[in-house]
Amino acid sequence: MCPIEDPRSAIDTFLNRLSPGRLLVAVSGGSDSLGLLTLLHEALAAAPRPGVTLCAATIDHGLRAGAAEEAEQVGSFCRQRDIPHRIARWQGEKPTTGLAASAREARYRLLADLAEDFGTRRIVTAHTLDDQRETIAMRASRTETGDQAPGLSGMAALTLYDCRIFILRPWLACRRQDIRDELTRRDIPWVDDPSNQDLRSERVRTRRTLGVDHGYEAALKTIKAAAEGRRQLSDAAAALLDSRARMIDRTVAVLAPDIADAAPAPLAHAISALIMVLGGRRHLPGREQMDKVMALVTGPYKDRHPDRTTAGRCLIVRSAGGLFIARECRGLPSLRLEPGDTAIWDGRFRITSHSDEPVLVHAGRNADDAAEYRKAETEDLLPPFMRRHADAVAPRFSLLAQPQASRQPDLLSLACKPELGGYDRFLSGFDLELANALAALFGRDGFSRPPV
Ligand SMILES: Nc1ncnc2c1ncn2[C@@H]1O[C@H](COP(=O)(O)OP(=O)(O)OP(=O)(O)O)[C@@H](O)[C@H]1O
Repeated sequence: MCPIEDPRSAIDTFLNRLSPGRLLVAVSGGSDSLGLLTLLHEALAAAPRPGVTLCAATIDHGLRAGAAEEAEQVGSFCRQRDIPHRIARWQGEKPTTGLAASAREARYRLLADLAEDFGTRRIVTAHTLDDQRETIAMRASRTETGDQAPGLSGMAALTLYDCRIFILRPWLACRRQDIRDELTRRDIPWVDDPSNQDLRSERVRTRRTLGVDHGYEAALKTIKAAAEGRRQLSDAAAALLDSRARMIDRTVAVLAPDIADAAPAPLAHAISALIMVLGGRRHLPGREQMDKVMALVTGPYKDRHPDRTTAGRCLIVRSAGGLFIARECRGLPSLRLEPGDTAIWDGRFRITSHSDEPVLVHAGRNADDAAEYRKAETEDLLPPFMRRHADAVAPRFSLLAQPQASRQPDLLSLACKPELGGYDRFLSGFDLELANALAALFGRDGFSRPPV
């Protein structure tokens, strides 16, 4: 069995590993995060770590009466302890569907911005083993998301958010009740968010089903085994990409013809990562889609008539030259950029306009690009079927910036940097090697381990 960690020892272990610098504690005012701030503050008062200091932030989602007041309460809690604290409010229109996901996205964005204001790249959250169990139970019940076995490892103790901020979770092996006991012993009250009772929320229903009394040790054991499995799978997928994949023009991935002989699980993981990035999505393709793709990859090969399929906005073609994966040629968006603007086109390219007038970015081809593209064709880089999808598959040849005042498309005023899908947004510590293999393939800077 895996031992449940005591919250105070977990904090000491965490602090002992930490390099100097500031930590931003994300405090909602609920028991877990208030407990985290309290125990971090106490541990540092008892045994200061050179250069390690705390600051705190609270996000007011503006979704219920009383939230602003609760944020202020956290503020005064911090003032009493001389901990700098900031509140940020989620402004603007709130969506009617997917509110929880949008609130989460906004929360991380605001927390990351506050961290930068505080001059730190590290945020600590109070996710517990209870949260972890719920997350895993929800993922397990959702077969269509594509979170297969890897998802069952749950949240990572370390995530890189938006390529800029590290999110640290020191309490993933601690129980919520033990944290509450610490607060009760100190007579510190916490806020119980009423939405934690709302049975319309999947998490609340899952919490009720799981209960609180038993199963923690077994759950922790399963989670640790799954986490190790996920890291290994991810590393093996990275090794496959390093040795067997190449890119044409950062937009078509080609896997070596004998790739089908590779171990199926890492192969499927490597291919699904490529599909996510090339298709401009933030999540891996679903299980059914991957079953279809793997049937194409490992099934019998019919010479002269390359097999093909689609998944996650990608076209996947199997031909004598190997397995080709690229964005499908449909639903390609147009994007208007003001001078100096940066925006993400099609989920795939972060584009900066250096033009001094507004430009329209769209897929298409001009004469020079066509000539270059023909060169690529004569070199027979792409299977014939894929050549017809040139507008989508080869943006270097086809992504145009058209100045509003001119009819002449101009390719040179754009700077394009490939996006790496979910890896750029929420890169889990399990996937660091895989994300680096993708970065290398796409000609991007890699991701480094944080100075935790
Ligand atoms: N309003 C908030 N302001 C500041 N920090 C918050 C806020 N809400 C949550 N957090 C931080 O995030 C942690 C997890 O909170 P919670 O479990 O409610 O979020 P979640 O949505 O389930 O998790 P995740 O954000 O990873 O999906 C909290 O312990 C706290 O550290």
